[in-house]
Amino acid sequence: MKPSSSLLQVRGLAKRFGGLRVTDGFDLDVAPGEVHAIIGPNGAGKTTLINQLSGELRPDAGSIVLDGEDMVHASIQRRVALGMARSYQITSVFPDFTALENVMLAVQSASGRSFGIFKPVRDDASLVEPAHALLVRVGLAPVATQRVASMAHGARRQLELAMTLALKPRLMLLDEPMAGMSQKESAEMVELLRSLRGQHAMVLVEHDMDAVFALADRITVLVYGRPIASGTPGQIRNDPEVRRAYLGDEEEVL
Ligand SMILES: Nc1ncnc2c1ncn2[C@@H]1O[C@H](COP(=O)(O)OP(=O)(O)OP(=O)(O)O)[C@@H](O)[C@H]1O
Repeated sequence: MKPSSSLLQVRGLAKRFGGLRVTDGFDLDVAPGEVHAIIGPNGAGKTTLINQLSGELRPDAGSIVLDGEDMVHASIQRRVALGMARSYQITSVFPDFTALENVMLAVQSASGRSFGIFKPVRDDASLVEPAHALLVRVGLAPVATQRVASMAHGARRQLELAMTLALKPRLMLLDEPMAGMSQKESAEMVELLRSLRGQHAMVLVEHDMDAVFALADRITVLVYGRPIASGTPGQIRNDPEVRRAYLGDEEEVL
């Protein structure tokens, strides 16, 4: 097991939906700045796991500790305040606002002020600079004044990341950040996440194995809610049980 230097420690996490054990004795350690990927077949329980980490679902048993603080009983807002943020979803972005305005809203919400849909943020100069810096960071400065509705899918996902970074997370929860992306968009997102490596720890759920193996410091393989293996990409690639249970036994798979 990882030492107590872990930023995130999960122990014995369990969740059932009726008779189905979707999380079944799950342990996880994520060090500061580490990219930890969770992979597994469809229905293995990856999203359910992220939902429990983010606070959208309450586990039936087990502990989630972030930097010594119990998270199981913390609200979503408290988790965000302590540095654990799930990536914004496209559904929480305002399509009629520009990219810059959306990030300004996220900066405003991170500063503790209310998420200002009633008070227009457009005139708040103190939000412009940090929001613009975040757009630069994710490579969206050229489209800062473009309405989100007219942005490509990949650019929207970069925008979500900029909005998540506005929360200054120590740990980001990323649920399929490459989903629906073209190969080019996916490669750009990998580069972007790579540039954030070491600065923010990440729990990354992703089906794109090229992205996972390019990004992850460690990988945990989930099957029927249980971790069957955890290790470096090299260890996972060569783990016979992983190949049997998930990746198939073909040499080319990884
Ligand atoms: N709210 C729910 N009520 C009942 N069953 C659920 C609920 N949410 C998920 N499940 C079931 O739990 C299992 C795990 O689902 P989950 O979405 O966590 O898997 P996943 O690994 O993220 O899958 P995928 O890779 O397809 O996204 C599935 O069998 C799913 O049908």
